[in-house]
Amino acid sequence: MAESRSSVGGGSLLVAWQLKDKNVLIVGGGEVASQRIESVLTGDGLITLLAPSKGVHTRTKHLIDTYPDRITYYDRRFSGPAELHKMDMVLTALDDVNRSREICELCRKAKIPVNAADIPDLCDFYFGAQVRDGPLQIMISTNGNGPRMAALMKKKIEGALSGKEGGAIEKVGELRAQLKERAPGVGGPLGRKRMKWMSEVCNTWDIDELTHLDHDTIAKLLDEGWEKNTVPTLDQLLGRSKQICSPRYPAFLSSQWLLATSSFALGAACTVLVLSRRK
Ligand SMILES: C[C@@]1(CC(=O)O)C2=NC(=C\c3[nH]c(c(CCC(=O)O)c3CC(=O)O)Cc3[nH]c(c(CC(=O)O)c3CCC(=O)O)/C=C3\N/C(=C\2)[C@@H](CCC(=O)O)[C@]3(C)CC(=O)O)/[C@H]1CCC(=O)O
Ligand SMILES: NC(=O)c1ccc[n+]([C@@H]2O[C@H](COP(=O)([O-])OP(=O)(O)OC[C@H]3O[C@@H](n4cnc5c(N)ncnc54)[C@H](O)[C@@H]3O)[C@@H](O)[C@H]2O)c1
Repeated sequence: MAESRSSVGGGSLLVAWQLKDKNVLIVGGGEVASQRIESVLTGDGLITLLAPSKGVHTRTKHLIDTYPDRITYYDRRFSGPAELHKMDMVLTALDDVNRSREICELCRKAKIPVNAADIPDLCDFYFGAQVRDGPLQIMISTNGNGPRMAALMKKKIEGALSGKEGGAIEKVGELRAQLKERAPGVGGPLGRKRMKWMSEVCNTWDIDELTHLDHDTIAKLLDEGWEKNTVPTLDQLLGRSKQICSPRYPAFLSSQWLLATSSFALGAACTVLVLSRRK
């Protein structure tokens, strides 16, 4: 990271908003609304959607049809402050800036957090580009400087991941849940011991190894590790030696040795050939 750039101030508070079963009003049914719907569904929110059917995008229509239990759709325009009743969050995705402004002002009066696509100065929060792999969510924000750049950064981050991270994190979640059953409670010496042990498991096991944490391996790790106050490696836990493939022939017959010697022989033969032609 560049030394000259301050990391204090001038950014946003990035949080993982717990939206499960909260009421979210989305006004507008175009393509941007469809992206908002997908984001809210990711967080298990309950959606009320207001948009005249003639402006509803096919993606939005598909979501309305697929998630009738999560989306209540009304084929009409936003009618006034009564629409905000019991709403925990409001998102506008309209082709009408003045209407968006009005809705945002009503939300502010009612102290409901609001995002207006396209009008940053009215937003209580911005959306970001997102990388998702099961429980792993990475949000990228350029804080309004360059939304397209956020989308490009997403591609870079996706390229740097192996695709196994989400699965590994899921297994860690299962291990933590079972550890908490054995060692319940919040805080105190037991809490500290639990946190230290969990951190050590995550530091010691790599992503690939963590994906091996099935039901039996978790039970074994808790018996042999947690109960004995140690963190065995996966190999130790499964009774495997570090060197998984024991060599069945002498070292000088290994593939690297054969490759090196054959390359040397080929080089020497070529040199002899070239020198003999020059004579
Ligand atoms: C990240 C993403 C998330 C999402 O919307 O879900 C997102 N915009 C995305 C795409 C995108 N949006 C636009 C383009 C055209 C190219 C360009 O302008 O770059 C592209 C590119 C494309 O479509 O690929 C046009 C645009 N966007 C805003 C304005 C108004 C303005 O800037 O004044 C204008 C019109 C500008 C003008 O008139 O010139 C404003 C906002 N857009 C934000 C989020 C918030 C800031 C986030 C941040 O800075 O990080 C903020 C402030 C409010 C908000 O909407 O929450 C999503 C990519 C997701 C993905 O691909 O994964
Ligand atoms: N991520 C971003 O920030 C981003 C990216 C691209 C575009 N935008 C902007 O977001 C806005 C929406 O984009 P879009 O492509 O979805 O537009 P769109 O024109 O396809 O959709 C607008 C929707 O709003 C509905 N609508 C209009 N007035 C309404 C009202 N009073 N009540 C209820 N519904 C109403 C229309 O029927 C339509 O469904 C545009 O202003 C666009 O410039 C934002």
